[in-house]
Amino acid sequence: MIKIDNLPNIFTKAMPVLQRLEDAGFEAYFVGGSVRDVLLDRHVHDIDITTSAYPEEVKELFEKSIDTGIKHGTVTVLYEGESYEITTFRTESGYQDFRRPDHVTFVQNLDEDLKRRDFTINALAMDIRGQIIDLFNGVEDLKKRVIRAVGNPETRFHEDALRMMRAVRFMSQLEFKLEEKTERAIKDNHELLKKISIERIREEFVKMGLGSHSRQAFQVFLDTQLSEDVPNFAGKKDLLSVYPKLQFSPTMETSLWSIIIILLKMPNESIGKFMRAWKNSNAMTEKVERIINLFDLISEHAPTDYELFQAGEETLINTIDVAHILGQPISSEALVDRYMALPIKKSSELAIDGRFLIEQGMRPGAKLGETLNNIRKLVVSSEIENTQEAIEVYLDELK
Ligand SMILES: Nc1ccn([C@@H]2O[C@H](COP(=O)(O)OP(=O)(O)OP(=O)(O)O)[C@@H](O)[C@H]2O)c(=O)n1
Ligand SMILES: [Mg+2]
Repeated sequence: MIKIDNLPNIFTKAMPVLQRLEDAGFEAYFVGGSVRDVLLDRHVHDIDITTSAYPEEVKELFEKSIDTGIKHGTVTVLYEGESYEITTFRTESGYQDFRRPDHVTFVQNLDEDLKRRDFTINALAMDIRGQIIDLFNGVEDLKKRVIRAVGNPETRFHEDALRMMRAVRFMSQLEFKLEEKTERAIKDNHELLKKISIERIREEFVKMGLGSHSRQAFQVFLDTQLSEDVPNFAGKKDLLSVYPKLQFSPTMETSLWSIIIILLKMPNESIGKFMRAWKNSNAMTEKVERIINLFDLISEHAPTDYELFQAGEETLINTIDVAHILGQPISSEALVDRYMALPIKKSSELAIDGRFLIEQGMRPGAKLGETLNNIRKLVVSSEIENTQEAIEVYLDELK
């Protein structure tokens, strides 16, 4: 049996939580992603605990707790400034529509709990002494770097079809291969993904897209036909097959969506609809629309100073990132230098405002707005200096 001696801080901090459960006569283990990640020497971002105690019993043992998913047996315990998800040993019986169950069945032992988990590498547990419990050769699969379903892959994917997306997401994040039978089962069952909420699919898709092996994972996402069952991808395999051949994997979510939109050769007016179909936020949609606009503009001509000003720094940096991933030859340094050299970067940096124009004798209205716009353009393109005096001279000449 493997025993880990030098556990990261995040585990040692959580030890008293396990100890308290054990002292009360219950079993308790670290489980899931945290055990996988510590064995891979990857950063452990949060700790999940599984226990024989019922949620009510867990709550009695700790002063502060939140009923995060009490229906599913999960209580979040707050202990010494940290929070821990503590879930009672359970199976996932009573599935409806291939989604997570409405109710769960609590079970008496760890084995039953581990059996219903998705992949062997996620079905590892660790006890308070750092001993690894590995019922399905998860450690060997970690060494071989394979994603393999626990037991029968078909059963696992019927329990929760999102697991098929999780498979490709872990491939990308961990740089793992997909075991053959598990891949076969995805090919045979990809349509089940239609039952899953878009929000959950999006979360996995974005994690896949931002993983270090996203191009390899994307190829499997296409090969298994999973791509046919997500919003607006059906029938677009030819266009999407460019993704695995990209120069780099995206590291920003804005770049991921922009690249997909560019590969799909989507007309600009459809971007909003596409982003909404994927249940993206308005903020994300707006950012992506700005990137695509600038990308199109840069592909056509060298942007003017005013176009750079209108795009703004964030959009410019994000668009350069997209062009870089797509392997487009753009002189990114020159563009950034030009942007940095702009006399003003925000409208609020203009030496005058509407009130100033009124003081100069202009009446409020459309004409004033137009004049202000013209002044802004002239200042941005260095045709007038950004000072009240220079702008007054310009206004005098207009009279
Ligand atoms: N559809 C799912 C979701 C989760 N799990 C189990 O619940 C654990 C925790 O789930 P989650 O936090 O979603 O995934 P992690 O594996 O912890 O990955 P991450 O590092 O992204 O949190 C998983 O390891 C796995 O054992 C599962 O079997 N089936
Ligand atoms: Mg987790």
